[in-house]
Order: sequence, then C-alpha cells, then structure tokens
Amino acid sequence: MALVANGIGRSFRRVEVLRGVDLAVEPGEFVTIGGPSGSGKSALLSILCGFDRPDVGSVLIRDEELDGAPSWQRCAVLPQALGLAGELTLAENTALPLLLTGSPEARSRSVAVLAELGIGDLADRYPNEVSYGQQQRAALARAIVVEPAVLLADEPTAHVDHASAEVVLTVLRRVADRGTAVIAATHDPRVHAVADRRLRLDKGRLVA
Ligand SMILES: Nc1ncnc2c1ncn2[C@@H]1O[C@H](COP(=O)(O)OP(=O)(O)OP(=O)(O)O)[C@@H](O)[C@H]1O
Repeated sequence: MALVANGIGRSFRRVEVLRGVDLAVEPGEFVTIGGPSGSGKSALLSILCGFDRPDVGSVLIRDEELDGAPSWQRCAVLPQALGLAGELTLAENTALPLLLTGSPEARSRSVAVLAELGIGDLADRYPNEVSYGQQQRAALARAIVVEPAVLLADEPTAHVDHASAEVVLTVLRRVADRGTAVIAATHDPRVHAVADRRLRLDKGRLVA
C-alpha cells in the first residue's frame, strides 16, 4: 500500500472531528474525500501528510510509520492555502523540491510541469503577478514535480475556471496512472468523477 491510516482520531477544543478513520490507498489509485464544510477533510489531510499529529491512530507511507513530516518524494501536498514563496517565480517555486534532491534539471523539469498545467508562459512571473487559480496550478506543479509516492490535494479545483479545471483533472489522473496514490479532498463533482474510489467523511468516519 502507498498509504495506510489506522484508527485516526483528532479533537479540537474537545470537539471530536475525526473518530477512527481507516484508509488504505494503493499506488496508482485516485481517491476522493467529500463531506460538508467543517467535516474534517483538511484536518485529515494534515494528519496524513504529517503536518499534524492524531490524538490516536497511525499513518504509514510505503510501510513506514510517519513521525513528523515525510520527504516531499514520499508525500507531496497541494494545501488549501497554497504556500507559494512570494519572493520566488512560479518556476523557482516549482523547482524547490527538486533543488532539495540536487536534481540538475530542476529548471527544465519545473517549466515542463508548469506547461503541462497550461501555465508554462507564466514560469518567470511571481505569485503576485498571476491569478489565484494560476497560483493554485503552480502549487500543484510543485507537488507533482518529484513524482511523489502519495499526493494529497486539498480542493484542487477550487479556484480555477472550467477549462483550467479540465487541465487539472487530466493531470491528476495522469499522475495517478503513473503510480502516485492521489487523495483529493473536494466538493467538486468533476473531481469525484475521475476518481477510482469516492469516500465521504460522515460523523468523523470515512464511508464509501
Ligand atoms: N487547528 C485547529 N484548531 C481548532 N479547530 C480546528 C483546527 N483545525 C480544524 N478545526 C476544526 O475542525 C473542524 C474540521 O475542519 P476542516 O478544516 O478539516 O473541515 P473541512 O471539511 O476541510 O472544511 P472545508 O470543506 O470548509 O474546507 C472544523 O470545525 C474546524 O473548526
């Protein structure tokens, strides 16, 4: 399995948001997580990528238990808040995970991934010089440039127009088909439509 979560529980200010979440995702599988606003989708993704720790339960990525945030190659994230560095261009932001691995073709690979997402012409612009939807696609480019074992995407189509959403969905599907386990939290029926498996958070548990 690419990712296994066992009995994840998490409370905030005594409100139990997650109560025993179990999840197992295979390499190459595309899973969506739905559920109403406030049901705990982002909270769950934060735990799956090691940004937050559960009160109970464990997460394994490629059979290794998470202890803090794993490397970007094991688990890459498209967060809801994007988190692009404002002082770096889109190409430089996208290249960051490759620079950490010492890849010599960081620039060319980043521009290629930006182009795959339809924003190759914006590679040398800074985040504040492009729209929020374009920033979102750059944050997705940064997440997939290293071909991670697991990709966690929080609302990957939330800020993009219809045509751009189609591009994002095609790329997410392609990333899964190349072997990455993709887990996307979403309200968007178009994302659910391209997934292999659709789950929903209901009263703190994942249900089909
Ligand atoms: N760090 C935190 N401190 C306190 N409460 C939190 C924290 N993180 C999440 N919560 C609470 O947990 C619940 C679930 O929040 P979460 O953001 O995971 O929902 P969501 O399903 O992702 O919602 P949305 O669809 O609006 O993004 C909410 O009631 C939220 O207020």
